[in-house]
Amino acid sequence: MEALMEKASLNMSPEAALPAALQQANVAESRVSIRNLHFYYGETHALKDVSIDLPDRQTTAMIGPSGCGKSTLLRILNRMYDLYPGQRAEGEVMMGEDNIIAPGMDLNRLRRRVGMVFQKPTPFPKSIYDNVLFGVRLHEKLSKAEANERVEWALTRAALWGEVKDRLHSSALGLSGGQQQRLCIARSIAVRPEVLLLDEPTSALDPISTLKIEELIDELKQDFCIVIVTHNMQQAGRCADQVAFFYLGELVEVGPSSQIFTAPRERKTQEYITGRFG
Ligand SMILES: Nc1ncnc2c1ncn2[C@@H]1O[C@H](COP(=O)(O)OP(=O)(O)OP(=O)(O)O)[C@@H](O)[C@H]1O
Repeated sequence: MEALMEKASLNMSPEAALPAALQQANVAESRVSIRNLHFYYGETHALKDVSIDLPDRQTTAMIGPSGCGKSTLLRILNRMYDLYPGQRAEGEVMMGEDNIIAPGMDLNRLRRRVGMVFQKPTPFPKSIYDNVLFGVRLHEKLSKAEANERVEWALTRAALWGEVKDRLHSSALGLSGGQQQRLCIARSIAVRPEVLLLDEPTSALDPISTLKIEELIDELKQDFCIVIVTHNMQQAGRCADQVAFFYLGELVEVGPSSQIFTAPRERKTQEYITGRFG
């Protein structure tokens, strides 16, 4: 299912009044502005009145206990829910001039603007080279030289070029788990998206591969708006500029990482980050 969703992801106003939870000290320009967002899986009201800005060239970490709606929010940002009948979003998710959850949104265009990387690496059973170009070929016609250049660029940005440059035409399935995940990041950024979504990208990886991905996130945020879902508080502390804490489908608190981890405003946030539940 994740491979299917990844393929789909590659195939890739007027401001409402801000609610109290949205008190960000952030001054960076927002790449995505979410206002009064609700999401339903049939009868289940999974996200309730969420408003948050996702700044450009920064990393936002979504944290919170299982089932609080973190992954749901990521899946809204590339309209993956469109693949499933009975799931619907209400509210406003502005990316530039576009409300991306509006019915007329061009999904191919959206999926070029938003890349997604899943929990488990999902390389396709193709060469490393063809994996990197998979999404690009859906959207662009490149000459051989341009394609080679794009592959080198994406693999370099994903900190994988040095390890694979001599075996670009070998199967991606022969790579280690950590390398496969960096390949999936290369595949996502190869289409040059504006936003990069990472859904627990290191939870299936060993500590060294995890560290590499975290360093990579730090590098990549110079070029993208990054949103990461993580259960790992240390990881959120290391990677994120901004942290958003969700509980039972509501955004309880959002703020700079340093503030959330040292002086959260809400008791629930304090209890979660100190491991009292979750
Ligand atoms: N396909 C689905 N059908 C019905 N309900 C769903 C579906 N997917 C998620 N939900 C419900 O929506 C809510 C939010 O789920 P979501 O997966 O976004 O949580 P999460 O915070 O990402 O959890 P986790 O950390 O365990 O991945 C939960 O109550 C969950 O049971």
